Amino acid sequence: MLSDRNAASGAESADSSDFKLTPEDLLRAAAVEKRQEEEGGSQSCPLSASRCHTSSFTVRTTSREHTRGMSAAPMPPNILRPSCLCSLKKRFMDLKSAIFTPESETTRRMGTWAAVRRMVVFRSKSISRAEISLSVWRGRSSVEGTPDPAVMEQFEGLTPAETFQRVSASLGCDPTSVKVATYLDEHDKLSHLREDFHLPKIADLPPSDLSLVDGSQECLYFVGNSLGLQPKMARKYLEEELEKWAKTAIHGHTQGSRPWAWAENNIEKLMADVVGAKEEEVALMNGLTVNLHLLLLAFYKPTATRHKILLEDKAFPSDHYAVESQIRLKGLDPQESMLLLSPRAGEETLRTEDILDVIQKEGDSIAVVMFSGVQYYTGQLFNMAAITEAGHKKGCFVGFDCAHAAGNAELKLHDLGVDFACWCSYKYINSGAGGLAGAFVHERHKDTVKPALMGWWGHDLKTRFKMNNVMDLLPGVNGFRLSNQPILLVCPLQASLEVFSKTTMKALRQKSLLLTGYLEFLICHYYSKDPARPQKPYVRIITPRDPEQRGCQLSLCFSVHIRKVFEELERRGVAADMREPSVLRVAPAPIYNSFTDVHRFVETLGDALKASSSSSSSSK
Ligand SMILES: Cc1ncc(COP(=O)(O)O)c(C=O)c1O
Ligand SMILES: Nc1ccccc1C(=O)C[C@H](N)C(=O)O
Repeated sequence: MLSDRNAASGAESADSSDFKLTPEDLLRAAAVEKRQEEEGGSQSCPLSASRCHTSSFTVRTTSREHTRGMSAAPMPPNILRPSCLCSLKKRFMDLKSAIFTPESETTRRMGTWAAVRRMVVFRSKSISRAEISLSVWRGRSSVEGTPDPAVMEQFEGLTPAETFQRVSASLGCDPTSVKVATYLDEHDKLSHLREDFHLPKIADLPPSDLSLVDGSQECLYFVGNSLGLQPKMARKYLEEELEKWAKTAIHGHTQGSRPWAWAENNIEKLMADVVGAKEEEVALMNGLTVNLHLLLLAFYKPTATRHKILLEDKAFPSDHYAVESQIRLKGLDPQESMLLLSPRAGEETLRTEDILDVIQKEGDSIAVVMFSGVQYYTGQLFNMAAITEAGHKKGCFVGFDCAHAAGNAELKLHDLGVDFACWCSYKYINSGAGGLAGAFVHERHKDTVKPALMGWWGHDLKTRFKMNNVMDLLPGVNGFRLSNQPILLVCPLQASLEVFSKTTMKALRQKSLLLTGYLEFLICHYYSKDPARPQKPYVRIITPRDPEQRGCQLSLCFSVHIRKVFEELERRGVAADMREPSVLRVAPAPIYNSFTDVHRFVETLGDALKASSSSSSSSK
């Protein structure tokens, strides 16, 4: 909170400050803010009464610099007040709580103002700088009726359904009314993050039928589980590097704000925050399947008695093939060494008790337990804590493919003691198709688990260029790096991770529970099976109904032909995806989807079901 009280306490710490904003930094920030303000002025955000524009800039850091002079820097109007600077400085010293939200009565009354929302310190070998986001909030004061985000706190502890009932009661409308969605959007503290992404217009999506829907509307994008949206800063960062390449060529390796030779190191802390890891436990490199292979090569060391890999029977095909081929590579037979776990007959998802039971019974012969964090088909979020604990009790390594969990669920890879994990970044982490993937190795293995394959990028940077062919392997996951990373993949990933860094996975998850709960609530309300109306098309949700056992995705089956439903949705501007044999996956991503999106989707689903039911034939 930025308040006069904070300003006072910030002033107390001025003498011991360790960083400095230069006048140029402030002027640069002012220029960026002004430009964003002008650009933003033409885009109205219909659902949010308060508007927030954010920009990042770099602040040089110097140790033990006296900062009294800071407030004497030329202060652009409405940008950073001295009290803000003091708070900012204080925050810089206390990096664990790097977010503060401008919600105090004092600041709301101020109208236009700016504050530091998020600071991230990059601590790579050669860089010492702080990335600071400024947010300019434009809001009417609460006296004029701006919804107070704190209002949502009264709903804490309620189930999503109870929340919708309460909200509708307070608004005097039905829980299914669009007014509820509007209200939830207005009180969504994260709604401003949507503005950091390009949302395609319906007219631009190839399957849209403009005789059915207004093409100028934003599409209903629910397929962040396959490919996330483009962060707006991606283009700028890419252009910066293309420009640098054009102008300075080879010097780009070491120069500029994003030196190519270690650019990915600068964003690994941000990625580590998203997956609940320490910075040194995360490497950004390769693609997901490549990383899975590299990790299995290091962790899967079968012996005569302990040679199995436990995984889901319906794991994502690439994972299945990776495991199968790793087993073969060791001269073993997948029939013997691949332990596949299926749901009980008639059930769609695995029961935690059954997973734990298999680990308990078969654990002595299992070398590696390899699950997904969130199952791509059913949307089931596995109990990673229980699986990890059970695997460890039996002496197995435990790894997770977090492709559908990273940026979706609140992961705690480090705290859970997961041995290794990998994930891609193009789904919920919005880095663009084929984006740079992530790999995690727990720090306790940093000196014991070595990569089976080595490359020069796993060599300590300090001596890497001595070229003496004597490997000085970096500890832990850092030693798994093989090649220098493609800067053109780092740029969009940085753009997205900076959006994540404006909030926390905890806050995103909190919104997600409500958002997906809203989708479930409306689907059940409108499209449940009704024995009294056997002709009515209905929807069945195969994703676990327990919110703790799912991320944001719901997987839907239909009483009518699923492909027809899918096509009718696409014609109406919905981007979702169909997975063989019989589900439609709908994934409201809390970072950019709104409650109004969900409401529009459920309405559109009604139209699609109606259009499909004429030619219906059961999909299940
Ligand atoms: C769970 C899961 N594993 C593996 C993959 C394969 O990823 P990649 O093609 O990036 O290696 C995907 C997505 O394509 C996935 O969803
Ligand atoms: N990268 C892709 C390229 C083409 C088609 C699909 C993908 C996916 O990522 C699919 C995703 N893994 C899924 O869960 O279905």
